[in-house]
Amino acid sequence: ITNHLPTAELQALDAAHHMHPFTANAELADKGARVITRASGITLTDSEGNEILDAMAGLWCVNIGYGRDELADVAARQMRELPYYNTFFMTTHAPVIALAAKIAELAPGDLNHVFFAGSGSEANDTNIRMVRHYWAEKGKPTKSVIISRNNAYHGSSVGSGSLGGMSGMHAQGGLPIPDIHHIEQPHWWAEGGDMDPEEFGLLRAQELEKAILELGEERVAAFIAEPVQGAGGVIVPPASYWPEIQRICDKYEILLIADEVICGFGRTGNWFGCQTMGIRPDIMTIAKGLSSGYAPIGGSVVSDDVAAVIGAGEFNHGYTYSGHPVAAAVALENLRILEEEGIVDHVRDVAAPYLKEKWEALTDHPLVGEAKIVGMMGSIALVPNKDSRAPFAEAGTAGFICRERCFANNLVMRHVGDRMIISPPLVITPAEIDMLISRARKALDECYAELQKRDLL
Ligand SMILES: Cc1ncc(COP(=O)(O)O)c(CNc2cccc(C(=O)O)c2)c1O
Repeated sequence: ITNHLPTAELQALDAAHHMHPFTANAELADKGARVITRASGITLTDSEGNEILDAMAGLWCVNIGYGRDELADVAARQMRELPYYNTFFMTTHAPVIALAAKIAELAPGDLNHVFFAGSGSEANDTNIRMVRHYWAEKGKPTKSVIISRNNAYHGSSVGSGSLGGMSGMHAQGGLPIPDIHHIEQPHWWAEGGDMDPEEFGLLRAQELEKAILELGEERVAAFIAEPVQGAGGVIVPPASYWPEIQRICDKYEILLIADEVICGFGRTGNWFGCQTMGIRPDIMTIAKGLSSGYAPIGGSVVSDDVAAVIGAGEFNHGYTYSGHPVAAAVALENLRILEEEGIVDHVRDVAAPYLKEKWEALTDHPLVGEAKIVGMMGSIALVPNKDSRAPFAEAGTAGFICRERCFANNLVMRHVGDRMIISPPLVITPAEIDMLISRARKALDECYAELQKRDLL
């Protein structure tokens, strides 16, 4: 089976044998999946030869863009030298040492230690066990509750899916696991009512203090949050939110976990989202941009204090592929490119300011109520009526139509309900941003016409 088979044959085999994530597979089998065959820069090519502008960087992850052969070369070399060995039982190898040291150098503050995993979900599972073990080692075993937010996304394993706050996921498979507590999210557009955004941000942050007092400080181990919520719809918290969260974390003895799976490695205009939001985490979850998606790898970046407590005895946790040598070598090459080509500076000084200007101008479209963006992750809220923030009667239909119109215009944007999302490769140029915006505008116009035709406006 190769890319050269006719599309229909590939689709039939895919439908017969491949279960897709987060998909109604029977429905997809009828339609046939889109076969992506190649990619270069910010552009995908599908089996029908369509050249598609990937404004989602795969799944928020291809930060350096597609087609960087340097990573393939490094992977091949490492595979020949040492394709695999584990880091259990007192062994290690150069790629994982070099990667851990490089991450420690790039990470802020005293986040100098890395526990590796194969994905962001696995890294957040590590975090659940690590923070609970940390407090047990400090003689406070009742501190086992982790507080998270509704509509957060932290992964799809049993533990990380429980940390997340997505009701549709919790409804399948009996989530959340015990001792995970969710508070309301800082989503002013959908939930702020008539409140001033800054007042709303404080109120939602104080939900954390309320939860700690309700549960009892002796029960609470940690708080986990994305600096900017990604899969929940690129929800940018009011400026008042994070300083208040940090104050509360400092006031009570709870650890702060910043989930940087999306926000990390340049996405928000700094190396990490916690730097953009001005917070000091004890642990950062990383994956995605760590390798630009070229190889599966994730991890937990851990402070000196937490690492010292965990390291005092044996921490009975780990994965076969923790620190996989090929994935580590690829990730290191990815970080070398990010650093040596000044891609984070390109985001801060060129791409993000230009994208912000063009993205926020979309509010001149009749369908667009709100446009928010931090660095290279942005969202717009599609609304039936520009004057109110009232949602569509049929939630998600406008978003779905708009996503279809994007594909029809050779553009990938994600939809979360009736919010449209972008998270393009960080290497995107102003000229490519103009292409992105013009295709997005066309898709919005066609979506608007379709909604009018269906009398949904
Ligand atoms: C903040 C955050 N934390 C953890 C994970 C889990 O990482 P893994 O997938 O590597 O286990 C994620 C992943 N984020 C993610 C994954 C898949 C789809 C989408 C989407 O927006 O459609 C988002 C994420 O966005």
